[in-house]
Amino acid sequence: MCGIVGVFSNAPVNQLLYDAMLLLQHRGQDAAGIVTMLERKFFMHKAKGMVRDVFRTRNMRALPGTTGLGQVRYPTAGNAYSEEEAQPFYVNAPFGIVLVHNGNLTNAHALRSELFSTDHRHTNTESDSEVLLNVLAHEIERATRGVPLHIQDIFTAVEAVHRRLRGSYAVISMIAGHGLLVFRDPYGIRPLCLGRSADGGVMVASESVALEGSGFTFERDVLPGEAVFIDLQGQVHARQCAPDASLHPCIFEFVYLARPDSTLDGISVYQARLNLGETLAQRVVSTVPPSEIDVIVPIPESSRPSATQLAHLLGVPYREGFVKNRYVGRTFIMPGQAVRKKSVRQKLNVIASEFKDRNVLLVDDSIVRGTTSREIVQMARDAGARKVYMASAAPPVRFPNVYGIDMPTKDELVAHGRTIEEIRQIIGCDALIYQDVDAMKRAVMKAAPKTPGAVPLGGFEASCFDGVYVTGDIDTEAISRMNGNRPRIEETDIDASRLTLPNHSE
Ligand SMILES: O=P(O)(O)OC[C@H]1O[C@H](OP(=O)(O)OP(=O)(O)O)[C@H](O)[C@@H]1O
Ligand SMILES: NC(=O)CC[C@H](N)C(=O)O
Ligand SMILES: [Mg+2]
Repeated sequence: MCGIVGVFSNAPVNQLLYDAMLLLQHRGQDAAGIVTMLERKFFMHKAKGMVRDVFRTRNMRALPGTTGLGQVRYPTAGNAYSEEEAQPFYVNAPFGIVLVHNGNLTNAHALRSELFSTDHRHTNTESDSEVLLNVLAHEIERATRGVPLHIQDIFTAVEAVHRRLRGSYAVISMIAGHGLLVFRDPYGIRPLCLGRSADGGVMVASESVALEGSGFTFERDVLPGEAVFIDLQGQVHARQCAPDASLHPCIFEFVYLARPDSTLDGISVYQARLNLGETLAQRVVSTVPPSEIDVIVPIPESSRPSATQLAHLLGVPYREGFVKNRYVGRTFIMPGQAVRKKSVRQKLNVIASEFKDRNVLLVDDSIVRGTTSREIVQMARDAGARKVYMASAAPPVRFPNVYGIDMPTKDELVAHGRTIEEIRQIIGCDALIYQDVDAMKRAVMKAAPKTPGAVPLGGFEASCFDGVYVTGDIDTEAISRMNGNRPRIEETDIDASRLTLPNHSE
């Protein structure tokens, strides 16, 4: 996952983009970048780091223009520590195009050689997003019938792009002197929505929270396979560009990735998490009688809605037993296992009185590598807990994800090839309770809108739980090829500033 945003306005957009990216910071903490456009000229600034570290006043002043786009990156392909691979990406022909991408192409490898041998285009990084931009540029070139570019030609180009790309992609691009082009893969795996401001501005973003927090009113989600073009008068043109599009949003967005105050494809993330707590309650009672649980403690941050609902239904007190240091980022999306482990202890500290001589049920939204749960269970024991039970609002994560969540190696997953009892022993808890896959899907589905006109859900992209890959082109060979191109991390590369208080000075 990454966070992406694009905006057309009647006033300078640099601050708007910055603010929207802060609202999407939970989706990517490795790099950030903005491009603005003034007449035909692009202005870009991108670097490794969080938004508030990457953009200083002098950088903001150098981003003029009333149309622009930005991204916060969480790498899933290429080199996590290369500044070159921070987004946006730029190509000068045709017209000049910049692009930001959330997702992961599963055929980037084949496309890269095709681009070179057939399209005669050069890519200079390992990033799949650079490949995507070059495919788009090539198809726009082929579809173009002159200057200025016809909107119908842009849509023809997106049709061709859909035919060539596999995998997940929510894309915002900007064509110099023309406008913003936005599209979503035919399964709508990664989210993308559109809103407007009272003064005629248009914003597109990964999550509705970015629109609302920037003074825009949510209008609709971009449909799977659809392309939307926002011209320089702020007019919105749209066309369905994939013949068999069908909505299969990534279920992990609802479990962990997205902010709870966002609504994705009509589904409230918060409501989905409450529902997950409800179905989890049924599993808990069949394993541990509520009378044997003294207190329910969420593992901050993302598990809170599910834990609240679970405690309410079991009639057991809900207590905040861990306090989060808000200056440490999300540990799951940190590259490198050593830094993740260190961060769990730096991020969470116990309130010992909530654990002493009690039977505690810890609740997390998901257990992926098991790093968080193992540390937390030990911390609860060190604080004097009698029994430590652990519940996960999501089912075991058993399969690699190839659609933009960095869990591509099955060996990294604590649940891969292990029984629940084996996982319990590794985590070190007295009982381990997982949601089941169908219950999870039902719980999130239950939060889907019943309103007429809502886009029907074809299903969920839930491959990391059920091993079913919606794009149908994923086999063991494809997964190991992608592993070869997953973000490379040297522990010595770890950016220590991410574990400390950021410097707010100019
Ligand atoms: O099994 P693991 O590999 O440790 O991954 C799972 C943990 O990572 C996430 O928390 P994170 O700290 O990233 O973010 P949060 O504060 O939003 O919960 C998630 O909520 C789990 O707690
Ligand atoms: N998480 C994402 O959406 C990543 C986008 C792109 N695949 C990259 O690695 O930069
Ligand atoms: Mg967590």
